[in-house]
Amino acid sequence: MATENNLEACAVEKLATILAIDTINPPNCFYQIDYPDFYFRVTKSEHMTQLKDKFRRICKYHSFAMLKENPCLTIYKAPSFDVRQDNLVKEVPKLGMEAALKAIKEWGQPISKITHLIFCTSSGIDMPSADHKLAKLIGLKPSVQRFMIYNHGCFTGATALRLSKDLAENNIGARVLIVCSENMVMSFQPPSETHIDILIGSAIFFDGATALIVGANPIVSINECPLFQIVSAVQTTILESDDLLIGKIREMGMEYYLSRNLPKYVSNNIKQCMVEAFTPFGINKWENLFYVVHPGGVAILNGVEEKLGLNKEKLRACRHVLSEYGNMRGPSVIFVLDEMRKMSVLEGKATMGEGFEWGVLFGFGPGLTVETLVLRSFVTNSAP
Ligand SMILES: CC(C)(COP(=O)(O)OP(=O)(O)OC[C@H]1O[C@@H](n2cnc3c(N)ncnc32)[C@H](O)[C@@H]1OP(=O)(O)O)[C@@H](O)C(=O)NCCC(=O)NCCSC(=O)CC(=O)O
Repeated sequence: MATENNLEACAVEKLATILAIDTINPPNCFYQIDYPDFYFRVTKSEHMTQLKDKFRRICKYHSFAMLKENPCLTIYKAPSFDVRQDNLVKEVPKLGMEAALKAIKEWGQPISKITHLIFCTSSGIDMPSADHKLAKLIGLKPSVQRFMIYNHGCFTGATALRLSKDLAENNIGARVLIVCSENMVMSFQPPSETHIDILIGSAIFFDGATALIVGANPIVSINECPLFQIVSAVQTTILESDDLLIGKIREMGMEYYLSRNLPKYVSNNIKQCMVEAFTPFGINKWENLFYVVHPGGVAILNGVEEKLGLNKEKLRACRHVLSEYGNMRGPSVIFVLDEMRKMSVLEGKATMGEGFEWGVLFGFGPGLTVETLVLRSFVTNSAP
């Protein structure tokens, strides 16, 4: 007869588990110190000296050869949707492909074992959709069950993990490939005195892609390496916050607005999300957890740190990703997860979660939407 512990062990084994993570950035790279000169020069905005000074203060970094060929991209509100869209429908699946092939290599299993694909992007829209293009690029079998998540903004990395949990736990033998790929061509705008949000976005948004493999019951005999279990995953919509983060697809590309109140709304709701996520597991000591928080901007990370009373070390991986790669929307939080597990291995920590067993992953985005995932880390010697 099964004991309670055995039952718990069985239940735990059946939980969706992250089996591989990889990340990629396009080859173009700017040091943030050089970016203000570049940004104001290519957009022929050098006369806006005050705005440039302000940008320098915010900026801590893009390169677009296409800017020279397409001057419409450097004129505020100029119709430029087709140019942007034509670029994105090619580039977004390509960058996603690079991340996917790296993750599949780390997983070490034949590509034919992938049963499901979830593709997320807020960069361009097309039919057939980007998941279809990626499936062809990497040679997924035609029976793979595909899901496309367009235009959810920054919380999609976490949404894809939530969806993969359902798929992995309810389809025997499922191996889900998640790909998040973002390219800021749709959001690139020249500076505008009347639309300061553009200045903020230009300082923090950057391109990147990530890929993960998720499945339940990892098969150790074929060298599948469990990294993190997805114990629970919930989405919360914050009431009366619809106007805080807006991205409208227009002839000019994405016309976006980032409210100054956004960081405050996130931090004011974070404690409640923590309580709801961890109470079922009897966990209320938040300093004994690892943190994978969407690095939306310094103000967002500072607010979360303060409201949860965390020490400076807790958001180290989030701050590292923000300073090295910026806010890449959906991929950002997966970059943080990858950074944290690599740092943990390098520093000889007992688990992939900086030595802690339990942790939280937060995605934030338009709505205002918060994705809260409770994760459980495996020990570092289970790493590849
Ligand atoms: C932009 C920052 C990095 C700047 O931080 P700093 O510490 O350098 O400086 P700071 O906060 O004093 O701001 C510098 C200058 O920018 C101005 N400023 C700041 N935020 C602003 C906003 N939302 N709109 C207009 N102006 C703004 C300040 O008033 C100040 O102006 P002055 O110098 O004139 O006094 C930070 O404020 C931040 O992290 N903000 C949140 C960014 C955000 O919205 N992220 C979510 C992205 S969307 C996302 O992640 C999800 C999604 O897209 O789906």
